[in-house]
Amino acid sequence: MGEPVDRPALRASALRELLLHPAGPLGRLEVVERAESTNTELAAALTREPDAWRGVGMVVADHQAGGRGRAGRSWQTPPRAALTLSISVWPTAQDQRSIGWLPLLTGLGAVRALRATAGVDAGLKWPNDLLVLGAAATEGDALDGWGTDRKVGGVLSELVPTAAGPAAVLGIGINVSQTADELPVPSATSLALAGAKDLDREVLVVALVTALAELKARWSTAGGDAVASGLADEVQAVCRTLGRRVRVALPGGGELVGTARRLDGAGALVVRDDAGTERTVLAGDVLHVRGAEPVGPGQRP
Ligand SMILES: Nc1ncnc2c1ncn2[C@@H]1O[C@H](COP(=O)(O)OP(=O)(O)OP(=O)(O)O)[C@@H](O)[C@H]1O
Ligand SMILES: O=C(O)CCCC[C@@H]1SC[C@@H]2NC(=O)N[C@@H]21
Repeated sequence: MGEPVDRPALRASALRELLLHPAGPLGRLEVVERAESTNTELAAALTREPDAWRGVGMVVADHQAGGRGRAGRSWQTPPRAALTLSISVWPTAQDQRSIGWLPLLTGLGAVRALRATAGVDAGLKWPNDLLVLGAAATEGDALDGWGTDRKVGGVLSELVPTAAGPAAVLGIGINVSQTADELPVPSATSLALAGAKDLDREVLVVALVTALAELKARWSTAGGDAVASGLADEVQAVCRTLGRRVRVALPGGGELVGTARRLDGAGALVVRDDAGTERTVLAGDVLHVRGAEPVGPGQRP
């Protein structure tokens, strides 16, 4: 390991000033020094006192000690080196029918914020990964079977039943200033490693919340219809999974190998298998998505 890195604490007062004023995007903001998981913490707060969290709420942690990913996997970040936050929204009954788009739209907001503030070329890996494109020198040290893209963050979207109806908790983790030896997996990267050395986490938080507020407004105007709002196309445009040969691990040990073609109206992934049959997979039913090498010229799509 290298020398310990001295990292600035999040400036809670700056965040409150920028995000919590009457015309601001948030109704409630908690900045905490340490959380096990901001998703768990926000879900508990929503359950405890839903009325105090009406509108859009956010918990952001300077240090997250027990971050969670999908399917019980862990999300690990050193103190103050990453952005670890969760945002709560209250989906309408109509929104709940297209709930599969929530993590994808959250990812789209994150991609926009990364491009605007870190100047990196960012994209999504369906269903929940944030990538920096071309971050690896060779395919061998990138995400498995994924060209030279590396993972810089992820989204964990959870529905929380409360006395005031279901709330959605959208957790976002972004590696900001980690050095290479502070990353838990070799296929990961941080914004600093990708070239954005002096990025303030506050700047990134504000860009992220602003991008999400804009997407939420468009979503609501279109009655929660991702296709009619044009947001489905915008997600697909940044989704690096489409057009790629993938190996999708399913619960129970099954596997689907084929070419990712598009996202359907519910945000599910449509894969054409090597027999030419299209199969649709929901994010909640997928354990992992990995790149798959072409199986041979005769079998390519
Ligand atoms: N700070 C981090 N940066 C990058 N990757 C991380 C970090 N912390 C944990 N991980 C990796 O991310 C995984 C959690 O992400 P997730 O649950 O999305 O799995 P995944 O391997 O990315 O699967 P999928 O392909 O389905 O997205 C962990 O198992 C670990 O490998
Ligand atoms: O890649 C993934 O699986 C998603 C990782 C999501 C991590 C974020 S960090 C903030 C929020 N709190 C958590 O415990 N997880 C999410």
